[in-house]
Amino acid sequence: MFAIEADNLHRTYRTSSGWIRRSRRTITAVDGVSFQVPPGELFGLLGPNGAGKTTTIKILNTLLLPTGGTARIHGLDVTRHTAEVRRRIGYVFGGDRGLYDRLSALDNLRYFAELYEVDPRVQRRRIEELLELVGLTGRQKERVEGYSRGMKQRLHIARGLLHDPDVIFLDEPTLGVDPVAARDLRAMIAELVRNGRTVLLTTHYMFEAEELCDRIGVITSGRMRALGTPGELKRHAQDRVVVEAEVYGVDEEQLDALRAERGVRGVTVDQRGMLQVIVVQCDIDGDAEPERFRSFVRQSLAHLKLGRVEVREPTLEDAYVGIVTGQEAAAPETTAVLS
Ligand SMILES: Nc1ncnc2c1ncn2[C@@H]1O[C@H](COP(=O)(O)OP(=O)(O)OP(=O)(O)O)[C@@H](O)[C@H]1O
Repeated sequence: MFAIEADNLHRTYRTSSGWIRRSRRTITAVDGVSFQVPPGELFGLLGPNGAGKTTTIKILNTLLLPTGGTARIHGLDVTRHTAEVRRRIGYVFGGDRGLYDRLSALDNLRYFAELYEVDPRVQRRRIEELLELVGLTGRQKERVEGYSRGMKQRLHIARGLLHDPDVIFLDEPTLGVDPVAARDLRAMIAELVRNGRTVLLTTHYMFEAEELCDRIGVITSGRMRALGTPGELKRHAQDRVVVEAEVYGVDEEQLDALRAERGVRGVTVDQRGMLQVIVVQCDIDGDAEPERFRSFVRQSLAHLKLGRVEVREPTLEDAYVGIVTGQEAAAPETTAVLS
């Protein structure tokens, strides 16, 4: 039996805008999403802003009803067995909501333990264990308003684990957390899985997904576009090389000229202050090809101030960018990528 199952989930929202002439619109946030997560797996749900990840998670968490399809947690239907499902899941959404700033971490945990009806006989020990697990022992009597973002995030996780759920949903757990604290959080998430829990994680950080996830699903516009291990998703880009160029002052017209070259699959730009890092994904079908693409990029940008121009192997991030920008539709191999 799977720990998490989504079967052709749909969810639409109706919105209205305007005062005098109200216009109504229907937004399809989730448009037929299916996937299964076996117990003990760490599954990553990736996708650009507005792709439908949070909506999917809220349905799985019983916080939102689907407008179509079904979802189950350990075989229990989320719309029919809501109370039982809630006992078995923990939802950590992070950010500033969900904790009482004026209370200490300890009082927050006591309060939520009551709310989640944690057996009073085990409450005290459970809270101590959780404070230890998330590294807040010794700071538990301080008010949460004085906590750093990383500490709050760890407290969120402790709160989500109070009722000892075996399926945990983590929505962008390291958002806004400094690199060292984020590394601690990742270690903690890996520990949860080692202890037998099932985790569904959303993140916008590719290295985080690659480091942590057993499998990854990529959602865009409410649909699952790709699903596989990080290696499978990366292999999807293996018929490709990437030319990365550092340049100043490149414009759209010049980028379009790069895009028009035979064998160029996609061009993206990462603006870093004044510097632009151009990533050109190229199809290869021979040994000489990587060099040809490098010379081509170098020549095309020669009239600009140019830094290093390098050929490298595609990363998970390159594969991801290819998937979300739709360049994968024509790709021949489809084991990991659904079109
Ligand atoms: N309550 C709502 N009312 C109307 N539209 C909504 C509502 N919640 C979400 N949406 C819309 O549904 C779509 C999917 O949103 P969702 O929050 O699920 O995306 P997401 O993948 O979690 O994005 P992000 O990475 O930004 O968190 C978006 O177009 C969003 O604007």
